[in-house]
Amino acid sequence: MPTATKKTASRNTAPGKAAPRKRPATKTATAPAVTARAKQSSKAAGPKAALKTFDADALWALARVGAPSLSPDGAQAVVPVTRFDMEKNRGATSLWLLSTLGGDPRPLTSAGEKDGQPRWSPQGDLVAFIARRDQEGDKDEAPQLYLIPPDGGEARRVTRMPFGVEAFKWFPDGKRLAFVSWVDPALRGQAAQAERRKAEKDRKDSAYVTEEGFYRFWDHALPMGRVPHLHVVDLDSGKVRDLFEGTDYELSRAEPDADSFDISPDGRRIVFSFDPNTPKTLEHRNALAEIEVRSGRAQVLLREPAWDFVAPVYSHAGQHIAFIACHQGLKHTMPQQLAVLDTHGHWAVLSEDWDQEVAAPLRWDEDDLGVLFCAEERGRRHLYRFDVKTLHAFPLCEGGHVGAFALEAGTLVVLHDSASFPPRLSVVDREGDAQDQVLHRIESFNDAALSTLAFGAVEERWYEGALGEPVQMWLYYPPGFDPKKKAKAPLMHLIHGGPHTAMGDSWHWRWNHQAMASAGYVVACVNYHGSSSFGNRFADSITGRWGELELEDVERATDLLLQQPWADPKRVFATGGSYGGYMVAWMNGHVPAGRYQAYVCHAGCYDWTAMFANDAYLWHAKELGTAYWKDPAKVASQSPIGYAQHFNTPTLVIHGQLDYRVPDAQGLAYYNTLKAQGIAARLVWFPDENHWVMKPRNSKLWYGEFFDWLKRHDGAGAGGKRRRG
Ligand SMILES: CSCC[C@H](NC=O)C(=O)N[C@@H](C)C(=O)N[C@@H](CO)C(=O)O
Repeated sequence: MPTATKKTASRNTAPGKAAPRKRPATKTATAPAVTARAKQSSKAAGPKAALKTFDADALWALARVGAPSLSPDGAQAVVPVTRFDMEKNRGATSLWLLSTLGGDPRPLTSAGEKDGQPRWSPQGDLVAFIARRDQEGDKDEAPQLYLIPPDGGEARRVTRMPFGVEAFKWFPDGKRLAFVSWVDPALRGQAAQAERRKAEKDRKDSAYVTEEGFYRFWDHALPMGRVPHLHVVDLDSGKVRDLFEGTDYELSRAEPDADSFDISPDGRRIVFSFDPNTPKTLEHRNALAEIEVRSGRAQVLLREPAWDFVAPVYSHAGQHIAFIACHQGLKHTMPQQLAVLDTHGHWAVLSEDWDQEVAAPLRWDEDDLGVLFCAEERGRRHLYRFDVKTLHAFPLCEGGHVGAFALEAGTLVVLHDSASFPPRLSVVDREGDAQDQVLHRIESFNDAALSTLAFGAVEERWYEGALGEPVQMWLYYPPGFDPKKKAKAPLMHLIHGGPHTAMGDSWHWRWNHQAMASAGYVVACVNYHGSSSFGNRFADSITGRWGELELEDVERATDLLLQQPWADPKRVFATGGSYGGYMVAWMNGHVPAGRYQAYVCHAGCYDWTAMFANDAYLWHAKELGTAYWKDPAKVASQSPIGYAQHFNTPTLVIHGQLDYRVPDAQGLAYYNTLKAQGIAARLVWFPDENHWVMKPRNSKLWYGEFFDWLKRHDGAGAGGKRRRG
């Protein structure tokens, strides 16, 4: 059992010290030993076949494997697999069954449908999933819950929720499901919700009217007057109960998922994370509550105004709840930590001395003595087991990048990727040390395609950055790159967003490093000051002085790379998205003309005052160190718009109209400013994309525009000159 001592907000002490863990190798991107248990036909290219260039078409032709769910005996995994059709400009997700012991994969649902979030029943007799289907003329207007036996047959619809289903979990008895649906909290019963749905549909006006502080998220307006409630459906009768009906409880309005609640092992209680404040904002700190399923009685388990509590999960014995705690009242950049609550209401942060961020979901190990989760470490993401007695974090699977995992009956499956391969599924051999870890592949959906493509080398480098501190950079080389060749290579910075994220040895479906390197660029990804995965001090170091240290880190990397004999000083570029777009706009106002031949600014933040129109507007002030009405000069001094008179470099500006995180007015203002000053600029504006470009044809166009722009400015002349558009 974990040691859980009484916790107070003022004294943040854990019951012990986290033991130091072994460091992974850091010089080059290394892969664990891999064996193949998959028995798919792998039509690998013959040894003499010429490898093809990895471009946007090749990227979109790859299968996208999603998070696995394991059968209770651990023998099979069910996974969603999405394939896109560039011609038709759309994707289709179907479910596949994979043996964890070796064997052929089997399609469980047929392609053409969007079948997602599969979860195996605790008894192993059914797989539940969420889909929007048209079955024999009965068409879902919103996604619903479906059941299918793993040995095949027709999928059966189990809900007809007027406003659809977002996420779900099985009750241990396998007879009920708990799920999330957005409902009008003032109404009672499903019939009333259905009426409300009809009224919404029949509405002739279109205005969004609100007094809420949190009313839009990412790319959509939150439903007017509806909130996410937890429901239970009985599979035999189809009867649905809204567990929050008549209460003020609701789940997070920011895309509530299955990590926001958990069902106790005896099926009697559900713990959930909720925002206790009114009105809601994206920046509020969540509390934990528990509801008794039969009576519907709920009580707050844990609420501390200075802390944010999310992602609760019961131990197998039901005596403890592991959750993620973040001491935001102390500092807004505080890491997410592992915490445990016991039945007496005592709680403790267990990972306090571990300078890494714990990511949801959490999963108790089978002995209830450890908790499994993923966490970033220096540009990589590993799966850890955190021992709740010794407070030691042990890596079970080192990335690359571990994106998801599932554990049943001693079988541990990971969804993992690296800079050189997209997400794939493997069984982790838990015997021995992670250093010598052995992974057994259980599918090979992309192996045939990958074997025909040329990929370049990936290198991790460290150098002295701002403040004289070590900074990590990843270099992605073009396929066949030979540093000794006479021909010089162009250099391209690909600057990550956040700012508190990191780039590293991972696959990226939108900004694919390999696709960029395949176009001939040496791609540099600097994990500048402020990046996640290097400890809290590093992440927090840029607070109140955005732009400053990050620029120095990027510039020092450029200096270093330009010293390489292969680097072409006439073909140096910087590109970035989101906060990375902010960085290239910042560079345009701070770096002398001619240093970089061109920039690409995707969804870049340009003006932190106008950014108050975004969906996370309360977050900026914490990062910038002030609000614009308190200290306008300080906010302006951290905004590229404040340096517009110094802009000098040709820029491709890309933005999506559905981007509520960085509203498109940011990109348009930047583009207009460049144009007004006669600086070469081009605008690519998508009316139907959000912060990211998600549609195959738009993505292909994006890559085309991106490379065309760099080519047009690749040094054959005006380096150093201000270019007229
Ligand atoms: C994880 S760091 C903070 C995320 C931040 N939250 C609120 O605004 C954010 O969304 N920042 C964007 C400006 C951004 O840079 N987003 C990046 C990475 O999260 C992106 O690629 O979308």
